Amino acid sequence: MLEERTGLKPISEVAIKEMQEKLDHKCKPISGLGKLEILADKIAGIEGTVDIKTNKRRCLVFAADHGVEREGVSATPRNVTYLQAVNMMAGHTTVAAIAKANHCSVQVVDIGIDADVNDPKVLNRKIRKGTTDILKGPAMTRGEAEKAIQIGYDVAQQAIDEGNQVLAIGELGIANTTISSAIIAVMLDEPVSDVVGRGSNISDRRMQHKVDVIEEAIAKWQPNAADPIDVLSKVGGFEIGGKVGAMICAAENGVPLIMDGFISEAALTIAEGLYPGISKHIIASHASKERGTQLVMQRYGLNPLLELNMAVGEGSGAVLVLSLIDAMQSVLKNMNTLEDLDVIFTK
Ligand SMILES: O=C(O)c1ccc[n+]([C@@H]2O[C@H](COP(=O)([O-])O)[C@@H](O)[C@H]2O)c1
Ligand SMILES: Cc1cc2nc[nH]c2cc1C
Repeated sequence: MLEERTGLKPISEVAIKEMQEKLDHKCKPISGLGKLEILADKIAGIEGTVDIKTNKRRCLVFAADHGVEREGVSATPRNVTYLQAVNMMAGHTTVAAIAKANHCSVQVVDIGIDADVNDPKVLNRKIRKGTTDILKGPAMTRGEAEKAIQIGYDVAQQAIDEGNQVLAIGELGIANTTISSAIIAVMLDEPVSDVVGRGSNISDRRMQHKVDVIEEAIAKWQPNAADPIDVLSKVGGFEIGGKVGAMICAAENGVPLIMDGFISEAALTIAEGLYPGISKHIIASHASKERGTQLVMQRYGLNPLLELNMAVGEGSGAVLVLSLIDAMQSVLKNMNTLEDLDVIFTK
């Protein structure tokens, strides 16, 4: 499936330049809107036009369970993945609440929840009920890893076909900060202890155990960083594959995709391995509290818009950025120019 891809839509340097010129003429100091200007430039480059379209948006939340949860690496019980998936579609989770404030639809995709999900609002794309415990075997087969990417791609394509102009991605998956740490450590060739964080709030003792589990799994299965599908299959998760597919689809379609926190960062390392430079198509929303965040951002030249010390996941940070995009649309529509006011700068 990956061999059939048509390639990412090129970033339009012309549209970026036009957007920056437009912003430079607005009645404000040059670059006065800082990172917000870079955000508008980036969207223009991705969409290939200065007339950016961002009104209709959807957050895709990939939900799956993890065998490694059985190793005691999380503070949170396994069934929270299932409970929050249903709760999310009922509108009551963090991402559901923030998405509502930002006029964004939310779609939970069951790509591997360890439960029979009998909620018709949750999209059923289950591969199986959770991955294999990475201390006992590779997380999934290579075929399952490719299937997860294909599912994410297809769900994103459907969202785009339904008219969504911006995508956000989030996830649910108890213990997925463990596998995200494993992926990031392998893909960036960094020590596990420099990447691992507290996830959904673990103690110092459990944090050391989390490091030990990841190091043991990497030593056992020897995931090959030069082969990102190998890494995803040996120490990954279904929801991470889904996110990778959504990233590829958005980048091919010229649709801006806003990534969320640490789990999206792990997906990005896989997507970058498959398509070097895909980060140019992706908006980094916030700097997750997890330790490896800065390593990922630096590696791909990303600069997250928000620093809020958040560690919820779900896509909560990604949908917050929609309010910044709306602010920039209002700037573009309502502000007049330096020329209108006869202001001339002498530097
Ligand atoms: O996205 C993040 O940066 C993030 C950081 C910490 C926790 N989470 C969320 O919490 C869950 C994973 O935490 P844990 O401790 O079970 O690995 C999972 O459902 C994530 O959505 C997410
Ligand atoms: C309550 C709760 C909600 C979550 N959403 C994503 N991960 C989560 C972890 C917990 C513990």
